[in-house]
Amino acid sequence: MSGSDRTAGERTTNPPVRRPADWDAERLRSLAAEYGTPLYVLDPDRVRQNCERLLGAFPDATVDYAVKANTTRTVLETVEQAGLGAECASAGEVRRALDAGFPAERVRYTAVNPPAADLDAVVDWWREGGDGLTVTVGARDALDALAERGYDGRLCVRVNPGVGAGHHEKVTTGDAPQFGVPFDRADEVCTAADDVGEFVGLHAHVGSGVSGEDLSAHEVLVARMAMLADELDPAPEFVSVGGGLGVPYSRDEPPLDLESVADATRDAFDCDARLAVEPGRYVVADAGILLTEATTVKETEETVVVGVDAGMTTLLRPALYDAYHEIRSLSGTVDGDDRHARDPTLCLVAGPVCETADVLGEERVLPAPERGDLLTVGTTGAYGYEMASTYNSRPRPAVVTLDGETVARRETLADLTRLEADGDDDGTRGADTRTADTRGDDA
Ligand SMILES: Cc1ncc(COP(=O)(O)O)c(C=O)c1O
Ligand SMILES: N[C@@H](CCCC[NH3+])C(=O)O
Repeated sequence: MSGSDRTAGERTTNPPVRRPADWDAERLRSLAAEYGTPLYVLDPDRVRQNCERLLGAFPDATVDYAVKANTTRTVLETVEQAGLGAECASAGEVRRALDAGFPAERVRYTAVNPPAADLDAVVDWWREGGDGLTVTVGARDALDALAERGYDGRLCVRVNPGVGAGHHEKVTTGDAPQFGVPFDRADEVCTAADDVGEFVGLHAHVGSGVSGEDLSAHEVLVARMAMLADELDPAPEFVSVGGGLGVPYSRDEPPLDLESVADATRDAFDCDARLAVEPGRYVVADAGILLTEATTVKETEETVVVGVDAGMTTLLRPALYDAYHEIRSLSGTVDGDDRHARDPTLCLVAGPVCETADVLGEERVLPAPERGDLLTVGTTGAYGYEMASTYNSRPRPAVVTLDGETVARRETLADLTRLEADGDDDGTRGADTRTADTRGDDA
């Protein structure tokens, strides 16, 4: 069913959230045995269900996926087939979206302080047949830079809504000055956009990981943008009110009531333009789980330290935002199963990187840990693999689907030195957005 076949408020049958305990433990054990750890496991069916739930909750809106949450080809193809559009933060994301099959008409490039190479590439692709593509500018300069390149296509203007929200101050973007044109200059930049090309949309984004309990900033943003849309001439076709829908990371957090959020959004959206939303996390977060093995177990005065083979280079969120991810043991239980019953033990779960920040979880109660235990780190489909790095020369992990198909192969030690000088300096000067790099076929 496509979004437009639904009526507002129609309930979908998908469970509102997949908890870490809902994953099939046997299946995860066998994937870890086959592919090794650390390993991200992704369930495309869950991505599909999340897309369907969004389309059901926002039947009259355009729903775009914020590609940055997880750019793997498997996720992009699943989201494209579900009928969502793609909101892209860079030329690389635009390339990935086009390669995954998104028609240009469903691709929006949000140019935040855009590097020249990104604009060069996107304008080239637009000229080569992607004329349905929309570029969002958040500054007058970006508009001028597009005009200098001969761009006269669809333009959306990102406005700073003056209100922000999010799970952490580092992702509370709505009131940060680097995002969007100031509200009181929006009119002027929209007029300029219509001189350069075709002004089609307004955009604003409150921040990421907004809980259902505090939608006030989101509602203010929606109302402000609707008011602005009604005042503009020419009027925008659409207004994207951004992403930011939060998901529960701990057992205590309730799932977001998506229908209530949609109702609140519609109520505040009092204008003639088409509503657009662009969630990232909501689409993929609970469709992913991380598997890691305990490599060392050490008793200290304060706690039992469980050293694991995944760390801040595998999953950055705990180190960067103090983010909570549920950690479970698949090797022992604290009750129920006699074969694996072990004493509940207070643990610190730490990774293999030489930084105090390399902690995946503090004060976690696990069945008394043993070397070789398999642990899961929950709700890691969004901003997990995507933010992985090779710091400490740790190759990035593999990603597989629940069915055992490779989404991304494990990086090797040879991959780590692949880009270092070997007498051939092609690609060193300036930035390069060759598509071969995106597809990985120039290795
Ligand atoms: C412009 C924009 N749109 C959408 C998103 C998606 O946010 P989320 O993953 O919280 O839905 C982000 C990230 O916060 C963003 O910066
Ligand atoms: N990377 C952030 C979300 C930021 C979204 C980008 N605007 C997180 O893991 O929560």
